[in-house]
Order: sequence, then C-alpha cells, then structure tokens
Amino acid sequence: MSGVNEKKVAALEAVKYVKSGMKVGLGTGSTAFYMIQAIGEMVKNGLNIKAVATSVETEKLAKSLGIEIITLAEAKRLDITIDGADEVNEEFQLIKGGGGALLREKIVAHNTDLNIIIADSSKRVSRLGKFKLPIETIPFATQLIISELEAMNLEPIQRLKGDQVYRTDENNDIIDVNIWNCDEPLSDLEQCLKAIPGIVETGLFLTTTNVVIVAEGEKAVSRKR
Ligand SMILES: O=C(CO)[C@H](O)[C@H](O)COP(=O)(O)O
Repeated sequence: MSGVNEKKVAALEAVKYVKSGMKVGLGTGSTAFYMIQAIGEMVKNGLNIKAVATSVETEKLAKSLGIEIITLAEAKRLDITIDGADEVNEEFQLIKGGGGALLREKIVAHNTDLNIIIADSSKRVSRLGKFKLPIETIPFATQLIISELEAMNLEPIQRLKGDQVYRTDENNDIIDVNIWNCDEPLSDLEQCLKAIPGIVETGLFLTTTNVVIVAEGEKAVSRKR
C-alpha cells in the first residue's frame, strides 16, 4: 500500500458524481485539495458548474483553477458537496474542523442535497473521539467557555497558530476538546455544547452525510446511507 495516495484515490472516485449544470460545495483540507484539483481539470475539459467554497483557502485554490465561485446566497441550494473529515464512523457520523473550517462546512452541508465525505483509511473509526473535537467560539466568550468545558471534564485547549491565537475565516476562536470519555450520546453532547452562549458550532456532523468514500490502498470503497 506504500506509495498510494489514498486521499487522491477517494477524491477521484467522488468527482464522478459531479455533472454539468450542478451547484457544487467544495470542502476544505488536504483531501479536498485533490477533489478541487480534479474538478479544476474537469472544468478545463468543458464541465460547467458553479461552486461554493467552504473556506478562503478553498476559494483561492478553486479560482486559481478556473472554477466559478458563487456565494451560498446566490446558490440557494447545492446539488452536491464533497468534503473531507478528521474521523468517520460506521453510522456516517463525523468529526470535522481539524482545518478550522467547520462553521462554513456545516452551513454548506446543511444546504446540500447530497453530501459526500472523502477520506483515507486512517480516518475510519469504530468510535469517534480519538481526534479532539473542534468547537468554534466567539472571542468575547472564549475564556469563560473554556472554564465551563473544564468543569465538564472535556480538557479544553484553545487552538493556537504559532504563538498567536488561531482565528477562523469568521474571526472566531477554536477550542479543541476531548470527548473520548463522554458516555452520553453524541447528539446529547452536541445539544449541550450548542446550548452554551458563545459556542457558534461544533465539529460533530451527525446527520448530514449521505455517502462516504474511503480509500483502502488503490481501491475506493463507497458506502451510501
Ligand atoms: O474539516 C476539515 C477542515 O475544517 C477537514 O475536512 C478535515 O480537517 C480533514 O482534513 P484533511 O483532509 O486535511 O485530513
């Protein structure tokens, strides 16, 4: 399996779903990178799509490849979104936000008919939570939210970029928490976190995913919900 780029294998399988006339959500991250590159090639060869980007980084890349970017308001609804994940379980549930784009990614996923997640085999897990769950917070509230999350035994750590506070495209903070020891159902945890004022979004994507494509070496294995 060495030498096989599983991220690219999954991405190339996913772009087969993209057809002319579609409005397409473009994810963020190193796996999404291969999907955007492949769509860029397809556009050069005549594919006619409009796309919504889930981050500034993705928007720049897509534009550099000649992909037409529109706003979500202009798109209103997307036919398909292809995005990566930090973890995916057998129930099509995800942890996302390692790349910090979880807020736009969740908004885009919510407004999409068919959400496809692409991943290398290391992302497939039987239980979510080895990867720290990113939570996006309003800077005004971040320190108090950290105290609240500490009281919930979630071991919060504010994300940094070098020695500076990490800021999202929306100018918010990210707190990474440890949910591995949480016994409650993920949907309850999500509800509980979203009830704290100042938490804008969490990286738990529990219901939006329709198709998961995981590469196992050179083979792309698709599962549909
Ligand atoms: O959620 C994300 C960005 O916010 C990414 O999809 C996730 O972090 C996976 O990234 P990569 O493909 O680089 O491993």
